[in-house]
Amino acid sequence: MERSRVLLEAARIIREQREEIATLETINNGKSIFEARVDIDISWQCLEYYAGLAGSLAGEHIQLPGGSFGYTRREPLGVCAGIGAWNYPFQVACWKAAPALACGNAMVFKPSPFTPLTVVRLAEIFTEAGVPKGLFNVVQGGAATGQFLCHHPDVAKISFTGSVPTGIKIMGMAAKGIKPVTLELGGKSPLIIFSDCALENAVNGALMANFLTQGEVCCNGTRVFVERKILDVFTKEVVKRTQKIKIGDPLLEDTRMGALINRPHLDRVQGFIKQAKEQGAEVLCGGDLYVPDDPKLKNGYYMQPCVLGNCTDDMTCVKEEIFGPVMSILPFDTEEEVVERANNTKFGLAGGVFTRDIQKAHRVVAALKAGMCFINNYNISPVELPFGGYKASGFGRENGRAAMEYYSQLKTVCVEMGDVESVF
Ligand SMILES: NC(=O)C1=CN([C@@H]2O[C@H](COP(=O)(O)OP(=O)(O)OC[C@H]3O[C@@H](n4cnc5c(N)ncnc54)[C@H](O)[C@@H]3O)[C@@H](O)[C@H]2O)C=CC1
Repeated sequence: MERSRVLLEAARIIREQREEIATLETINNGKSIFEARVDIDISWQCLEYYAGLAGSLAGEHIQLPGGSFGYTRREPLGVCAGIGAWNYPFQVACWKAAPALACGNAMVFKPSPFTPLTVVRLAEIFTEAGVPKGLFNVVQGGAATGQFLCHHPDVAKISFTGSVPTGIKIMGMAAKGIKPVTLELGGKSPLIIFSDCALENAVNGALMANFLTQGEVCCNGTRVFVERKILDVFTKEVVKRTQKIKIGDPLLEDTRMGALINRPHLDRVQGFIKQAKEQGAEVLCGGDLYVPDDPKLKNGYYMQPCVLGNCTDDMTCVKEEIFGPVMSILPFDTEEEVVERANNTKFGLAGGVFTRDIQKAHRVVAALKAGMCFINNYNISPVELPFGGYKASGFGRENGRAAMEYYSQLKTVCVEMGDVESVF
């Protein structure tokens, strides 16, 4: 309950300073202030949720013959290392810190060197809220600092969010110390639109699945499979809506798409579009750099959100994670076919289906090999629901009750109520 009170106080301070933290996050990452506010809301909700669970940590009591019994205790792991990505800096730190602290651990958090700011604010807030000194720590740095944390003998667990290649290295380092890891890696998730969907919701869902945070979202539904019967009407509407997205200064109220994280990443995303064209995809809209009218923004890393048509499953833009505002549209004819194609990927983070047929919706998500599935919506992140991947998208879960298991360990105590019967 003591941990719970401190987490609730931290949540209260974040709510109170919402605007200031959201502004800092926009400066940190380049996403629109509109979205940064949503991230900050999800962050304090996460602290409140784990505050609620902190007092519920408990074991089991198991009866044994002759009045003997056993019981289990949920104990903290110790010092947990959190290594974060640059796309959701404050939120990722809260998703890791809240369950870690609720379970009684300490955390050393390393943000991405591209977004060092807001997690420092989080550490200050924790201190103001009454978190004991040294329990939540921030270290800045890049790969070398991350490696140091993973190898450190006092670190008991590593929770990582980032790319698959780094995830592989983290798991290798953790293996040397037999440390548990949670890996939240990339994705190339399918979004399946059946012809019996509510079209406007499906269009909204496809935009939500692709263009939040400039498309730099691990669970994005970037392979949009559309039943051929509605391909034209769906595509037309998606293109129309995509062209209306307001790009520009992320601190302006009406901006809905800010700047990508850095120049190399922007170049990389542009490279994927160029390659898509070479491989036969058609750019239906966007894809070019965007230069805002405001002269002070002319060197910003802005681009126009892009919709690709005429895509096939073997194209690089359909197989690889682009991590930018690029949607690929792929027609399909039957449920059986689309499920097979949707699962034909090394990733398995998320998936979505739009249909009014409830049996079909449940049947399809049951068949999807992905950790986070949506029916008739996409990319909402209620903290009550566990989140994490299958296959190369990683393992372990963040959020929900499930995360408590990944930040605690089980001790079993066996209690003898009779005499010891020795076999010797
Ligand atoms: N699943 C997700 O939420 C995210 C996925 N990504 C993917 O990763 C790609 C590159 O983004 P980056 O930020 O460069 O990801 P990254 O995987 O290189 O970096 C993520 C974090 O790991 C740290 N790190 C890097 N190398 C390390 C090492 N050897 N040992 C320990 N820590 C290390 C970084 O400093 C950063 O804090 C993106 O294009 C995207 O595909 C990026 C951000 C989030």
